[in-house]
Amino acid sequence: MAPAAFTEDESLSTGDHATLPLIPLEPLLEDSLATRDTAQKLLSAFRNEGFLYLSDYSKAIPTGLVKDVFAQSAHFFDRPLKEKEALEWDSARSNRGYTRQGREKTSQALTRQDVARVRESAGEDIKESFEIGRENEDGCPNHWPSLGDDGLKASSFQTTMMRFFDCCKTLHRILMRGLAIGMGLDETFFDGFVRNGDNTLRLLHYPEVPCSVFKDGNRVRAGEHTDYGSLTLLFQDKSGGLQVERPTEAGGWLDVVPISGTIVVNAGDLLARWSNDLIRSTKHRVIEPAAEPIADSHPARYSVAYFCNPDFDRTIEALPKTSETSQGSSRYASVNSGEYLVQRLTATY
Ligand SMILES: O=C(O)CCC(=O)C(=O)O
Ligand SMILES: [Fe+2]
Repeated sequence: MAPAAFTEDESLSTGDHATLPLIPLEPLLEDSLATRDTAQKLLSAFRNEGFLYLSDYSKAIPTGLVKDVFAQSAHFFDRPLKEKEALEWDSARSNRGYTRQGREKTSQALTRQDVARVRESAGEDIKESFEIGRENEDGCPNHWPSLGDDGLKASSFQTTMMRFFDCCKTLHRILMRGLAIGMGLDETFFDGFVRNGDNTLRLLHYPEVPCSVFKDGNRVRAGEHTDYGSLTLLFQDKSGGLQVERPTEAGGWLDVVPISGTIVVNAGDLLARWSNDLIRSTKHRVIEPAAEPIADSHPARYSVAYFCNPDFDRTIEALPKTSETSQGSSRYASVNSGEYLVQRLTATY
């Protein structure tokens, strides 16, 4: 089996596809003349679209490492179901391990009953996933795969994933600094919220699927949903199929076409809440790709999502400058970051 291809191997070519703002990372890495302007563009993108393409991300995450993550991911999902199920995702609190097709239904629903209703009408998502959290969290070990002769060397799997985890954690901090500058806050404002890295690295595999499956009009690879945390960093292969809700009154969906040399970044519900809805957490989904099928099937798709959260021991209350009145009143009650996440995950699985 060929390892999944990641979209970085050509020079950046946006073609006609730059339907979401394209923001360079470089000016956010160190103070330069362009820093403030880029930070403002970052904030505008989170306010207007909730989604953006980030270019030169490789300054924070080496492209070779991303390629390794995709290759290891493909090897992992290629393993027999029984072996993967031995590493089963076990609880919302831990949020680590393997989730077989059909177990999770991404949707906008907030309770188990509502999620069950969506599952019934729209069918299960056609995907499987593997979640990895930070190491050394009390009572929440990662479920690492064992050594195999299938190309997946367990030790390098773990090393690769944790190196990638740490790079993404750093990128989260850099982007939150950019957001602070864009909002006119002290640039270190969010630093105390992103120290522990209570984030989740999710490997995703959407298996090859016959086109006929999509014919009834309801089936999707991942149902429409918003993400739960602060930011999501999304790495996708070349398959396509990711869509975001258009930010206009008319609604409809916009294709997030994979663009070489970029990753996709979006804001999640907790950041929207934290900002008193100044920032948008935009609905998205993964559907049948636009590309021509091969022999009446769509090939497998691989993606990697890194879900960033404020540290789980932090209280989230309206950010300065986002309160609705001069007395500082806010739309939402303050909430503990970890409890919020567990509540959202509990409804989904
Ligand atoms: O696979 C993708 O492109 C999107 C995945 C996603 O939105 C999610 O897992 O929350
Ligand atoms: Fe998502």
